Amino acid sequence: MRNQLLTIRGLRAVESAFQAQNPGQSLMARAGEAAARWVRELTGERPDPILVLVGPGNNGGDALVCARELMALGYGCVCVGQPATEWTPADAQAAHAAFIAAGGVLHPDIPETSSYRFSLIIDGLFGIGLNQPLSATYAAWVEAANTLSLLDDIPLLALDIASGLNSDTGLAQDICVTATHTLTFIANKPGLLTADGPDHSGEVQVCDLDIDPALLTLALDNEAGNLNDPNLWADDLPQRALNANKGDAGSAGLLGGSPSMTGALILAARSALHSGAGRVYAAALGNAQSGAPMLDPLQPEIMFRDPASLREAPLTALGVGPGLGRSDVSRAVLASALDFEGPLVLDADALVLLPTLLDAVQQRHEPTLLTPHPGEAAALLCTDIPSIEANRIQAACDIAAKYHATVVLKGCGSIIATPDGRWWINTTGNPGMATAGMGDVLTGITTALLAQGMAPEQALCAAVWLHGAAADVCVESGNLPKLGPLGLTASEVILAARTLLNALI
Ligand SMILES: NC(=O)C1=CN([C@@H]2O[C@H](COP(=O)(O)OP(=O)(O)OC[C@H]3O[C@@H](n4cnc5c(N)ncnc54)[C@H](O)[C@@H]3O)[C@@H](O)[C@H]2O)[C@@H](O)CC1
Ligand SMILES: Nc1ncnc2c1ncn2[C@@H]1O[C@H](COP(=O)(O)OP(=O)(O)O)[C@@H](O)[C@H]1O
Ligand SMILES: [K+]
Repeated sequence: MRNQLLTIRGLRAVESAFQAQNPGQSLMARAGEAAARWVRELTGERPDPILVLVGPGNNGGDALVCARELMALGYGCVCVGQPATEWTPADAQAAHAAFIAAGGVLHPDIPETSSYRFSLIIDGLFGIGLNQPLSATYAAWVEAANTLSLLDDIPLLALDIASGLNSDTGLAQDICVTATHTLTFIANKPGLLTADGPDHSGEVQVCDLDIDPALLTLALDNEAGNLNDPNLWADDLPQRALNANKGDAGSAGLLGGSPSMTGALILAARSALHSGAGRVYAAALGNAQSGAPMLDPLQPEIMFRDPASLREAPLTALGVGPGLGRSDVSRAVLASALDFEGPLVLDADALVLLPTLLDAVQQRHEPTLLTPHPGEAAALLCTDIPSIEANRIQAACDIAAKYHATVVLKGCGSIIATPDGRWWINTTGNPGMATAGMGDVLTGITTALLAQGMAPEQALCAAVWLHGAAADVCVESGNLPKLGPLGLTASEVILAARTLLNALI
């Protein structure tokens, strides 16, 4: 599968370039035929009729080509949609005409289901052209399709993208197809992979329609991102020479852990230790009287310092934020950390305080990495969470540009972005990670990889992938007892991430 993710503008650019190079060739024919092959793979030679929902544009055209192919193979298809009009796009008009000529019938509404037992539903209502809320009729069809799929346990296949889902942002309308499978055309799309996308797309297959890969590079600047994939960074992971000593593996510093939140700091420090840092130093705000730890009894390898002396350690990367708090002291500690002459990871409360230190962070000469969840992202951009979630890629790129930093916007389908507008979507991870302490583990992994010399972009992509993949291993059934999603702990993810990291080097 190609790793490129194209926005709607990027896809339209590729389509135009294809048409210019191949006049008269129909991508719709390729899409519809591919969809029919895919239906056959999924159903085998099942005789039960297939319900095909046909929309007013080219997505509907794809569905009609698919239905015609299936009918020619003896499948019963019950197609539901409006007849073509003069406003129907030309390719789709041709698909309507060919469908009717082949004896197809377009029903104005979904027939009484008591007279049918459908084996499968095809959603060809809307694709990348969706640009308004579903009107009442389409909304009713979508709800009926979702209900049938759920109650009768039959596949609901979305052509290109589930109708009601935004291909760029992954935001689902209130009524949106919940597909069991999506066959997406030309290239994968960000909206399938982030925000509501994974919940509505099911299993995704990309069908490139045999388009010359060179055409994909014509996607406009910043209209293409990539999947975060180990191929991008596995070669850059830290290696140990036979003659290595701990000094070669870098020193990670972690700073945070105000009195009521020392656990966050300890999780980050343990995570850095298990991700290969040669030495790990941790500094908690407060003092012994206020309960600041001077030892982690379960991980005595971690060296505790007070915040003022942490920088005397030979740190090669510093992570600030887990449990930092938002007091004046927290802000002062953060302000002084911004002088750190090495890669700096900022997380949690450090991110909430950062807008008050904008100049200082912008003026840093060494790499800065930010790891916000949507709430922290809203603080960084001085906006609210719905505005962040409305366009997660844009939000991640805006934060990267504003703070001159490499950023991960966490959540389902985490977005990694760089200040020059490049972006990746991470697909590892699962909802078992929605539990306190998980973000601290990511801070620890990232800081450790930086401490061992990885470049910021590669370190962040690797850390985000490992963090999610570790959680995935924990919830997979396999031979091991399942550790989640319910009750998965951040501490368990630390250990699983170590195993994966060592499997990749
Ligand atoms: N153009 C191409 O080269 C290809 C397009 N293909 C298919 O074409 C799709 C895009 O086709 P279109 O651009 O025609 O768009 P859609 O078929 O996604 O949408 C149809 C039209 O309906 C209107 N519309 C949008 N939302 C609506 C709503 N809620 N209620 C009522 N009307 C609404 C819009 O004006 C839109 O143009 C792709 O997703 C893909 O399935 C494929 O055939 C592959 C190649
Ligand atoms: N539904 C989900 N799917 C995938 N990853 C998730 C999901 N929910 C949370 N995560 C991941 O779990 C981590 C939670 O981090 P964060 O919200 O900072 O937690 P905390 O501050 O409690 O440590 C992030 O890396 C996030 O991407
Ligand atoms: K669709």
